[in-house]
Amino acid sequence: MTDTTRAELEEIRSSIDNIDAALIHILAERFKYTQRVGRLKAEHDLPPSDPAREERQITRLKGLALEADLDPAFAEKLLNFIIAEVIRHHEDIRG
Ligand SMILES: C=C(O[C@@H]1C=C(C(=O)O)C=C[C@H]1O)C(=O)O
Repeated sequence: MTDTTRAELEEIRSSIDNIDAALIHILAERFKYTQRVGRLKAEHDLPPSDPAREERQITRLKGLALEADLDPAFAEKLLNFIIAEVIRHHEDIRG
């Protein structure tokens, strides 16, 4: 690898590192809000999951993914993965 290529690789990876850090902060912020929802649901004896809300979000995010040139199937898998974790948290809060 030439020095120029190595420098370019490092520069690109530095951008990736910044984006990964932003993703972690954004996810942490999202989980703070979903924990609030979980506490509210537990207080009012509401079920941990809301499939209708999930469906609306998946539809919305798939549309946003298309506009952003991101694979909508990936966006759907990612959201489902996050939501599954949120539901686990809500079940824990409910006890
Ligand atoms: C956060 C909620 O609880 C669950 C988690 C969701 C999410 O992570 O977006 C969406 C719907 C629910 O299944 C909610 O009901 O708003």
